[in-house]
Amino acid sequence: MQRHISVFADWNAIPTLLAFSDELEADWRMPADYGYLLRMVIEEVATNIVKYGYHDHNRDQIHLSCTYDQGVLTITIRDRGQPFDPLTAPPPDLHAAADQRALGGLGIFFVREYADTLTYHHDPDSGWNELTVTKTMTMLDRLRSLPLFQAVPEAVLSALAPRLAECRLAPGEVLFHQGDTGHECYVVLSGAVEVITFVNGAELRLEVFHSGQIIGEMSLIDHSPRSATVRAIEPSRLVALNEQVFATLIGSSPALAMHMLRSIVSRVRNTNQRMIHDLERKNAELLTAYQQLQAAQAELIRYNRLEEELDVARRIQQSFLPRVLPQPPGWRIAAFSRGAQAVGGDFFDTIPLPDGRIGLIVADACGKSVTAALFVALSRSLLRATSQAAANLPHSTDNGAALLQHTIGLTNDYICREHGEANMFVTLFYGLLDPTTGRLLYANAGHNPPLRVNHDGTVVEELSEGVLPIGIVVGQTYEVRELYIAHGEKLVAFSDGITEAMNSSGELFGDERLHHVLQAHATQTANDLVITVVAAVDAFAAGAPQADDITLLVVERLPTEQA
Ligand SMILES: Nc1ncnc2c1ncn2[C@@H]1O[C@@H]2COP(=O)(O)O[C@H]2[C@H]1O
Repeated sequence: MQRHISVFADWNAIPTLLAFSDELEADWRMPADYGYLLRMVIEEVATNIVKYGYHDHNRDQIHLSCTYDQGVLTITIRDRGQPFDPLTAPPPDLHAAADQRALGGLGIFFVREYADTLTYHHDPDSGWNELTVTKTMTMLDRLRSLPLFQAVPEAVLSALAPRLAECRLAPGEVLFHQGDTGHECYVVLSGAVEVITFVNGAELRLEVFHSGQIIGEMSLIDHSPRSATVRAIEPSRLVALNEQVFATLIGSSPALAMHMLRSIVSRVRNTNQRMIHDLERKNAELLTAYQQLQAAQAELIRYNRLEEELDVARRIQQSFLPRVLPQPPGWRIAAFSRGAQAVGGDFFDTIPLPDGRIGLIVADACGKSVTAALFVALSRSLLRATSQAAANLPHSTDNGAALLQHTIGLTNDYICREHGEANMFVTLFYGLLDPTTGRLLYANAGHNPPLRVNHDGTVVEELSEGVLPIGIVVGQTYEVRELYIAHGEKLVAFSDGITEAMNSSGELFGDERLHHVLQAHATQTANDLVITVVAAVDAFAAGAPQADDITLLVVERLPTEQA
């Protein structure tokens, strides 16, 4: 510990320096006789400097610095006044009458008597005077200065003190380990030591002991091994008391015994409190953990139930897809649909009509999962029902366009009117194929344009995208277009999940790659081509999660020689 003050060397300096010394005494908790020495140095040395050190024109500063470390007080006073070596001052004539004595001599005499060392140095070049006074505590001084020993009779303390040894610890140094046999207890003179124990291999600090506290007394009292490890956390000095000294001290001072009892009782109370607190905290943690477990279990049950329900929904949805696709002579039809989630919003359908024509549907309901799936069920049923009803109309046999318009129009109006609030819509490609002629009438309600691919795999036509999806505007009309699929050609209808499939770099599969695959596998049958395209999309995504449902329908008209 070190402090410093500089003051102007006039009479105001003395009270300022004395106030500084009071502050130090309190802050450093110095024994009273150290404070006394400091005050004496200020009163005698500083007063001499103010009084005799200067002619009024050259007054300067007085610098006082003090260090107090490991029981040694060092006081240094520096000034640039007249040199005055207190060591050369003649001793006062203690027998002379008070009015005959030289002024100031007595105070300096006491300082010299009281201090352990006193050195003076004058530097003629710079003019600095430096007086250093030190005082080192004896063991007796130190014990006396501790409140713990205040009630121990002076005779006992003086008899014991010279037999006591001091031990020093560097920070981190262990005084003793838990489990050691203990023959001594210790009084902390300066610094700080911690008491630690181990819980599940981890250190737990029980207490920190400072100057004036006694440690390691438990083993002396009950002769059991050390209950904890003691380790220094600062440079520390301790005095060791063996069993005999400890017994003498306790025997000589009921107040000391009571003090120790009090500290042990308070330790028991603290331990109880801590145990209760720990138990309460652990109980609360257990309760919270139990509640979280219950909530997680409930969630798991709910999740499993949902999974089961979703599985049922998935199976129902799969059952909506035609199990066997119509294969009219000279034609091959193949399709595939895979949801991104358990249930999806894409679907395809093939509807054989009584006159031999076949309705071909690829659709994509907006949204995903259960909402989309419910909408798929509704749209698909409506399209099936209206298609079959329209096909039975007398005029419909020769008028495919009317059938298509009627079917899509009715479905659209029904969804708009009955489910408008759901804000759902479905993109739909609906083709009506006459397998005998290869004529395809179709309407497209906002779906990806299907592709007409010739025998060498070239995309020769992108079918019209058409107008709005169904479910948006009541009364919307859907234009019906016509094309012929020649021998060796294919019609490829698909959902945007194919072209918008994404790899982990965020790249899309895209139209170009699809066209390329179709071309590269021009000779494949409808069925193989479906498998090839899906495999190409999966290879491109390379494990990136499927973001959207994918659906593909390939209608192939066999070359004449095979038809
Ligand atoms: N819970 C505690 N709180 C404070 N000090 C303790 C505690 N437990 C042990 N000690 C002190 O740590 C010392 C370890 O050695 P002893 O058992 O001899 O004596 C012990 C006491 O002085």
